Amino acid sequence: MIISALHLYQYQIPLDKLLPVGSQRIDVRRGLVLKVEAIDETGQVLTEQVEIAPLSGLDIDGNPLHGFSKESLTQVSDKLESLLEQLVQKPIADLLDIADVESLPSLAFGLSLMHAKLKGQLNGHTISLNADRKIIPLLYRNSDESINALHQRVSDLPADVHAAKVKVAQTSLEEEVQLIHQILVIRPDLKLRLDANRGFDLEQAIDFAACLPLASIEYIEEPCQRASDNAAFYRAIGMPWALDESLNDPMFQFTMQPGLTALVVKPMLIGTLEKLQKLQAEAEHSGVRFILSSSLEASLGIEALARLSQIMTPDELPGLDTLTAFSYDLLVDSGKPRCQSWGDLTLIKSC
Ligand SMILES: O=C(O)CCC(=O)c1ccccc1C(=O)O
Ligand SMILES: [Mg+2]
Repeated sequence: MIISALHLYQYQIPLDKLLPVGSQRIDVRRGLVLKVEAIDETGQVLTEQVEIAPLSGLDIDGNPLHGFSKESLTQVSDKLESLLEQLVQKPIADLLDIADVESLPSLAFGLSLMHAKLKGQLNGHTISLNADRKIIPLLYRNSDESINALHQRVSDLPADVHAAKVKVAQTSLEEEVQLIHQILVIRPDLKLRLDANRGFDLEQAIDFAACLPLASIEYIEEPCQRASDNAAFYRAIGMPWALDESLNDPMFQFTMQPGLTALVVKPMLIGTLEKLQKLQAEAEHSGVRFILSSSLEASLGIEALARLSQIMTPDELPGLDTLTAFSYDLLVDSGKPRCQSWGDLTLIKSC
């Protein structure tokens, strides 16, 4: 299959409600869409598109986001612009060759995903992003929101939802312990995935976890400021924990540790599908769950993650509820009132 044309676009989508990025908040999401046309052996033209959206940029206060993508959107966009010319009239295998040596994780992921899509490797998994999909709802409180509004959201969860993710280490220990107990009063059947985003020191993490019903907690993501304290946290309290931010370190090497129960994996921050598969094999070899999660992609990127998770982790539910906050969809309809189409995007380059 030969690449006949490439187009690079930028999108920008305001959010209906703020989305958390660790302890920071964003109110708009920007990213790139790469569209590739390729001609197969029978002369047929195939078109595929991927979203490439590093999780960087500015929060609502104008401060740079920290802890997630190290590359900026401009960096990715500039690099892609120069790659387009290099790829035109080349076999699609070149996408993989470039992805394999690409140092920017979001770009490596995008190129490798594009290759998989053109090869049809994501086909046959008809994903509905509409109402009936199973999700792990993301529960957090906006600063301007009453606690009752959050309670209402918990009451409104469909009966067949049995797990939810709750942001913690955001306000005070007392308030958050109370919140978790209240969630469980409303829905005692829920198993909670807590996410501390490294917001506690070891002592705070232990004090917090000691006040919670262990049996209702699936795990807590990144409980400690220093990831090296997580094993001590587990020894003290017996609460399983998961890694998220730690995986973004380019030097990260998987090693089994006491209490480590899951990797919460954001493909946009990791790199190629091959790198993801290698990490998955290492984790699962040690009995550690591998759970795909969004990096706040729009509907085009979320659809790809939903397909990937069906293929890679059919027994796990991915964390994709962040799409709820988007005011409209991007090229793929998830049931929002509006869906941006090609004409709504800014064309950066075509060749
Ligand atoms: O994992 C999920 O359910 C949703 C994704 C999510 O929480 C997230 C999204 C972007 C950046 C950080 C995080 C996080 O896990 O803290
Ligand atoms: Mg997390």
